[in-house]
Amino acid sequence: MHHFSYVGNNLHCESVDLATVAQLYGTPTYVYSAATLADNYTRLAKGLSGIDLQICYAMKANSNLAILRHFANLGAAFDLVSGGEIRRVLAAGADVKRSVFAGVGKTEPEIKLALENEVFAFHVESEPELARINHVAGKLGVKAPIAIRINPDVDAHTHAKITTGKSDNKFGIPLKFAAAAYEAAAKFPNIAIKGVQMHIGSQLTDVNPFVEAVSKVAPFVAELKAKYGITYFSIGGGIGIVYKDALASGQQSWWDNQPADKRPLTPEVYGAALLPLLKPLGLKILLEPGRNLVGNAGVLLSRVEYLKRGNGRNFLIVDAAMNDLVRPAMYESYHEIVPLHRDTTRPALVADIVGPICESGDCFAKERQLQQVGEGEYIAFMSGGAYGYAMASRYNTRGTAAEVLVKGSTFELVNARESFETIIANEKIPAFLK
Ligand SMILES: Cc1ncc(COP(=O)(O)O)c(C=O)c1O
Ligand SMILES: N[C@@H](CCCC[NH3+])C(=O)O
Repeated sequence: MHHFSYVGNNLHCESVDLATVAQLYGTPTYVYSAATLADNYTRLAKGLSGIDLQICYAMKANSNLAILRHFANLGAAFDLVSGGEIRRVLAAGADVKRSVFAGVGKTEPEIKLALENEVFAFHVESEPELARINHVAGKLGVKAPIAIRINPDVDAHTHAKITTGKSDNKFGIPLKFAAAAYEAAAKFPNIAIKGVQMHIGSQLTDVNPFVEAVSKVAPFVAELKAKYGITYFSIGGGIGIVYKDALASGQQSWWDNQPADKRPLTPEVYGAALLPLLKPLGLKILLEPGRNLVGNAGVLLSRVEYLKRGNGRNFLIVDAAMNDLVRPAMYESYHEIVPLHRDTTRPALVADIVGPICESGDCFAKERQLQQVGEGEYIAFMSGGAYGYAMASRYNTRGTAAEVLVKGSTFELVNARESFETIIANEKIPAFLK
């Protein structure tokens, strides 16, 4: 359920007409719905009610400070992956004490920053990392709380570039070596064993890989509880969202009327399948959802620049590009594309929807059908709240998109566009070239 829909023929986010936002702030601009963010959070929490649950929002999906503040207000902690993300949590006025720090390449300064801010735990991905954390904790005179990330070698049935829980992925420690890793951890004087973690991949639309992974790891989790008194089990993130028919999925009735095999993986289905496996463990359960909380809460607004008629092909050239939303270029992913002003009397247009960047890969959709739209009109890329702005670059010396948060009938700019002038101003020509 999300809060984007046509009111009359104009696309709204909550009670705000998106054309107003596009006119005021220009394009490309990301727009997020505060109500959708809150609904997603509470729906997931409800889906897993009845256990001691800690939701650590995987902020890599969208780390805008306003969104972090919003989730912190709702009671969320965070799944962090860099020193920059620790700083962001602090800048959002939230604390790091209930948050976890993941990633295969944690540097010494990052470990120090996490310890100084009393991170809930490090999610350790290798034995050399354990040694480094032990070393930094010793210098600070503290004990570092840790959980080891287990790689359960389960196929998440998702895009190859976003699967993480197979033995050929760089993440975690294989289950068969995990007992030895915990034994090693127990010997380090400045390490405190607190829990165990796993994460099998992103954009999962089927609950079975989650069930398989939790079932596979659960006996080991029980052993760790008996041996080291661990207090929590983090089952990671990865719950998928609807990308096709994203707009329709905001209507509860449409959602309910889909045949069971077409319905997306909902928090209710996820909870119902996993609770029976998790409850008997008698541990705090951490979730690390990213996309599921923010994906359908955001859209990217863009302006049509040209309709170019090619040889047997049309190209709709818009002012957003792969530097703003890289997912289609990177994972061949689908985003629904809709006009801000709907006009059912116009004929359909079939076109490749492309950005201005000098790469053939700068293409959002091939031979997509939408209504005829012309220069100066606006379109929206749906389901852009996750891994949209967060993955933006400055390729082709393009400024970045602006970000706007809507709440009811109000909206505010939560990140100003970085202009190409600013990008250039940060660079300098060294004296030895002058
Ligand atoms: C360790 C970890 N936790 C959580 C997530 C969040 O994933 P998602 O956005 O699919 O929920 C990721 C990214 O896939 C991750 O690597
Ligand atoms: N960035 C990816 C997912 C990777 C998840 C991060 N571990 C996406 O857009 O879909």
